[in-house]
Amino acid sequence: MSKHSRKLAKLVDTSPKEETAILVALIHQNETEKLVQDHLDELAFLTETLGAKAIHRFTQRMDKPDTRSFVGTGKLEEIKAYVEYFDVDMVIFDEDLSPSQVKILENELKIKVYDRSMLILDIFLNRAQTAQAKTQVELARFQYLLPRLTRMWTHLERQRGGTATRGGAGEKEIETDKRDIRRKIDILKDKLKKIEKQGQTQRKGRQGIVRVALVGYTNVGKSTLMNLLTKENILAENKLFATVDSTVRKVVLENIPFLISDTVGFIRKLPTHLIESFKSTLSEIEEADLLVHVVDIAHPGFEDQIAVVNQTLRELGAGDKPMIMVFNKIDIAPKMPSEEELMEMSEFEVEEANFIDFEKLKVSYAKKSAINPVFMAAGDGTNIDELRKTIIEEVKKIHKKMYPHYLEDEVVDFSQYSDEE
Ligand SMILES: Nc1nc2c(ncn2[C@@H]2O[C@H](COP(=O)(O)OP(=O)(O)OP(=O)(O)O)[C@@H](O)[C@H]2O)c(=O)[nH]1
Ligand SMILES: [Mg+2]
Repeated sequence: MSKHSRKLAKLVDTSPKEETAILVALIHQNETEKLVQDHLDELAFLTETLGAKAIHRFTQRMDKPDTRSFVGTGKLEEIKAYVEYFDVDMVIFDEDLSPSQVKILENELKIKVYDRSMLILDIFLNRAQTAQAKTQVELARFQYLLPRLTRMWTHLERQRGGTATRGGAGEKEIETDKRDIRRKIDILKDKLKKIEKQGQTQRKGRQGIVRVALVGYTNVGKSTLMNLLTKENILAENKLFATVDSTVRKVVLENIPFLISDTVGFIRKLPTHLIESFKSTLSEIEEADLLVHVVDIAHPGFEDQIAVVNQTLRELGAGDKPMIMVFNKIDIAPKMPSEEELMEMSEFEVEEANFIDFEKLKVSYAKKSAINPVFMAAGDGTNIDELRKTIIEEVKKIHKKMYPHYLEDEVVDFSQYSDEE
């Protein structure tokens, strides 16, 4: 089909069309093509979560991005030709762009230019449910957008706000919008302070009870596990950042009550503005006594994901908390076959399959921590009892530190009851 007839077909087709995107990444000095493709898989998943379809990828081996146009001139020409020929709607870069790079790229390509942070911020904006999460995301997004406000963004923002201007906005409009955004940032900050105050009072009421937080990379199964542990119905789906708001529930196991919270998942290069304004939501993690670190063991990059989560926890000042490692999704993980089965396979097959040796992993994590890791499937409940047992053991330890006489008190209580009978 020629470009002209494709455009015509688009005009005739009135069904809502999924927006198309192309992805761009650099391959840095000590990175392999494979690693960058894995990162682009994640970027494609993020793109899908935003509601667009990634139709092509461009990579360029380059150690540092070009200060003007991120990629080199030749590559930019290549991208431009592709964008025009296939009438692409947006281009998404796997790193953050400087305000001037956004401007130059937008002028050259004449389509929406997203960088990694902006993409994540927009996903969060779509997903936030509570007033607090919404305010937090809006604030982070405006702060990020302010220096990057271009004609295109001004236009899009006005559409979002219901005051669409025709075509791109002029420099004057950009200035007006910048002023508007600064004002909005101040209002949002105030609003957030008020909401946070309410949250603090709420959290004060929770003092003196053991608090457990589910943490982990996005899409590993935290909400599924939360539902399983509390028999709640929290949205769990195969999308990145299904959960942006934190949920806290009370659980009682073996007579000991504790709180468990499900919070936003982490991701590589989480925008700093987002971490900043999500500090209060993330305080569920900061204030937790025990962390349950959920890992999607079926994900080929699960080890990198563990490292990202641990790093983010350190940044939040929660790097030293007791932690239960939960290797989730064992039902779909490529488990190491028996020796006989291995003998039957070719070297190539073994290499391709990337088998995971659960036993080896168990031993290595048992060495790293005083708490044994749990291998389970939150999806069908496999080994949930083992996790419950591990959680309650750890909760009991913490509870005992909080209330050294708790059990003795209980005995007194029981004797009182028996007296009444
Ligand atoms: N096969 C399999 N799928 C699972 C398992 N646990 C969760 N899932 C699926 O993994 C996807 C993500 O699950 P969620 O519970 O939403 O993950 P999350 O960690 O809360 O994700 P975010 O809130 O987006 O960070 C969903 O499609 C779940 O059905 C499991 O044990 N096995
Ligand atoms: Mg979730």
